[in-house]
Amino acid sequence: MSLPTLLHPYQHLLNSLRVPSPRLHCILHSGRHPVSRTPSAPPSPGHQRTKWVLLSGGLRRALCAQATSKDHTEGLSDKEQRFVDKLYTGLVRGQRACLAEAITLVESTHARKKELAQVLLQRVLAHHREQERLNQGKPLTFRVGLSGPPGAGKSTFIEYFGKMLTDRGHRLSVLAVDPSSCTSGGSLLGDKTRMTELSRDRNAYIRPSPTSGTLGGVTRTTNEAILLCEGGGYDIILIETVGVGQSEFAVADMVDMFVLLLPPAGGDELQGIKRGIVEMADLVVITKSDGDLVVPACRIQAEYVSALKLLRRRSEVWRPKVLRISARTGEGISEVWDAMREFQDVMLASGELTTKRQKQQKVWMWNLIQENILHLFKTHPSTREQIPLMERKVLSAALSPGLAADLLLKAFKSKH
Ligand SMILES: Nc1nc2c(ncn2[C@@H]2O[C@H](COP(=O)(O)OP(=O)(O)OP(=O)(O)O)[C@@H](O)[C@H]2O)c(=O)[nH]1
Repeated sequence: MSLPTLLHPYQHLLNSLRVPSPRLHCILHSGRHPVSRTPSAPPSPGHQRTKWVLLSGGLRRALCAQATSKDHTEGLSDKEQRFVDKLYTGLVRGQRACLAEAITLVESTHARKKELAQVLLQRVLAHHREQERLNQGKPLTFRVGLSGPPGAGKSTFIEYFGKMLTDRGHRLSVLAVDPSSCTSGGSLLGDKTRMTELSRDRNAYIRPSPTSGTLGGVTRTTNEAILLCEGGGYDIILIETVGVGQSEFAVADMVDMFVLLLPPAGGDELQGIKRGIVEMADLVVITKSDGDLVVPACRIQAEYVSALKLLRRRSEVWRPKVLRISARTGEGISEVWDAMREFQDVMLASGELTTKRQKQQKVWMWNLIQENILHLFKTHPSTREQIPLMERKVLSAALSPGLAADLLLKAFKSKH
């Protein structure tokens, strides 16, 4: 069954996810003439040979995988075509300015720019697939999530660690996901001058998270920024997040390995760290293990070694390790890299890494669908004004949450 036929029952949903420009919303090509489909129009036999070219909304990326990169260039004006070409060519040649501009494009909330970003991403993905094919199907990049409470020593570690990697010939990208930017409008990770040495290194690219938007939005753009950095030839991608919110859970879903950095502090100071985060860690690194802090660092290391033994194993082939480091003396940092490489090797050899990346793609697709559908539900004319009313009724116990949800969903469905 062709993709358009398969999707016909969902056409109303796709239409609801429409961006302002109808021409770009969902263009089905039949022969040489673009034909926009409406929800009521059943698929005609002529549509069996149709190709999906551009879609807006959460399903676009998955669907676009069905089309060739040439398809994605159709529907663009000449100027837009030149713009995407320029970014793509500069990006794959490793030009930092193009990478920066491309990430700005995926961060844009402007509907048309979002469309262009997806066209660019598809081209970058196709390029990346080809590179991986030439590498016998093995991933060319290593994605590491790095989390820890404020003051754990993350930026000091990344500065030292990053320099070590670029000295060894790697190209490193550091992307920050900052949950505080979503609530306060300020960026905890981005505002400070951090990693000054590394930011001057030609083989390193540091990008703070955007300073506005929802966590879902910020993590989405981070996910897409990872793909762009990889397309730009960066082989190690570090995604940094402050370990006090939900962002690390999102980050764990986009990386190969999740590393937790903890300072040699007492239980009270580490209370902000959620148990769930420790469970996600493939590697725990106790920082600042120098001078007077060596003794508490060893104690915390022993505690975490015992604690991790009690946790359910998440991998058949990898047991999380606990290491001590000092970014002042450099002690243990080389060992952190050795542990990361060992992780990558065993996970690749067992096939777990490939499976993990595949699962992440699926999780990501569903995240986007959920996000889009929820947005549609909250902003739809049939529910928009009813929602605050229903919330008040639930708060005053005039309605049960179940009944309120049923009524809202009924109103929503009746208009589709
Ligand atoms: N003794 C010692 N101090 C360190 C070490 N690494 C970092 N520090 C100090 O710890 C403090 C916090 O370090 P940062 O690297 O800024 O920590 P961070 O986790 O990036 O902090 P946020 O940006 O607030 O999330 C600074 O005063 C550093 O000088 C270390 O290896 N040894």
